[in-house]
Amino acid sequence: MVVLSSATSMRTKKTKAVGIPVVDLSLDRSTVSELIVKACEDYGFFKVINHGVPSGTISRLEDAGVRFFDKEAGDKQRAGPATPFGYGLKNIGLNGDKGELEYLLFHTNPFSIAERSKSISNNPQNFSCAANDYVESVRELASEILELMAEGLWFPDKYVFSRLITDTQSDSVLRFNHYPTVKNREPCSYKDDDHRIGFGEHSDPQILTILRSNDVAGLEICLHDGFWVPVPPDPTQFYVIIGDALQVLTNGRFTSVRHRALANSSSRNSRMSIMYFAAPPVNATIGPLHELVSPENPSLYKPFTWGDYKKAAYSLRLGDCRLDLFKLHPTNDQKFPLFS
Ligand SMILES: C=C1C[C@]23C[C@@]1(O)CC[C@H]2[C@@]12CC[C@H](O)[C@@](C)(C(=O)O1)[C@H]2[C@@H]3C(=O)O
Ligand SMILES: O=C(O)CCC(=O)C(=O)O
Ligand SMILES: [Fe+2]
Repeated sequence: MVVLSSATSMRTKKTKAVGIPVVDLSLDRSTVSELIVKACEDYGFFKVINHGVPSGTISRLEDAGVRFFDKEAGDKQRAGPATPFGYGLKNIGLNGDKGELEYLLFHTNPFSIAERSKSISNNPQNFSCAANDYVESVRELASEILELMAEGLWFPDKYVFSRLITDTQSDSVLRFNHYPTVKNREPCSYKDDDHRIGFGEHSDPQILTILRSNDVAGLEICLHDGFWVPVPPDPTQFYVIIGDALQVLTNGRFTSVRHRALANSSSRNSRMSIMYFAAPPVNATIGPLHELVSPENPSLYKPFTWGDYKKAAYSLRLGDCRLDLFKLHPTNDQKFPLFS
């Protein structure tokens, strides 16, 4: 099954119809694992339905997010500035990236969530309960998807990816993005020719991202041929985004999809998205798995720890191609020198 959408080329501004893959997790296991592998190879992105995350778990966290962003500016600032965790307004990361949004970023460790909740909610226990329940459910969903991927790739160890994110030391993070509504003639400095940039073009550094939004559009993914495809919002389902670390683990067989969020919305409502970024522990080694390396497919990346990768990511701008730093066979058009 696919969701039909119309893609636009950045260069020629031409459009074409594209089907974003939809994976029904209630189908038989071997069909699901095949569909997932195909979607990861073709798009690095897909939608999952029949995902098993209880609707109450989703709505409790959604309501908590709405209550926070509805607060007065001064109250929200008490949870900021984001360094990188906390409340951020218009600044993304620490290197000058800007966007038409406000956000909350958390480490998913329950102690960090409990601590942050104090400056976020008048009822911190309620907030941390909602966040912990959500994290637990989407972590389960993410591990199930990673196990299906390993099965689809015929790996003897189906936990080879999932154990990285279920480890108690996992460095996974949770993010809420809120893109305010835009009145037509309102000036905006974060703009290219056609778009107000909510969250600029980038790939996610982690293993994979589980994204959910309310019913306001904005997310777009970039296809291998450079066409941008709008992703129809669906509050009851999740989108899965392949991250850089999974691109390396699969030796480039899966690619981390570049994506962005536009704040052009003509909708009367503002977009709110919630992302779970599934990451390994800081000291875990990330490198191409030997099953995917052969004389015909030599290793494309040198191994690194997740800590090294995060350090590189945080020293660069949002849109930079961080993986180039770890390539074993750099091409001439490469933007950065190799780390020594
Ligand atoms: C500009 C930046 C923000 C970011 C860290 C970085 O230096 C480059 C990667 C960015 C990103 C994108 C995906 C996630 O939203 C995020 C939390 C992540 O892990 O990498 C953000 C970082 C951030 O906002 O701190
Ligand atoms: O808000 C969205 O829809 C996407 C945001 C995103 O890509 C991110 O936070 O990494
Ligand atoms: Fe992202």
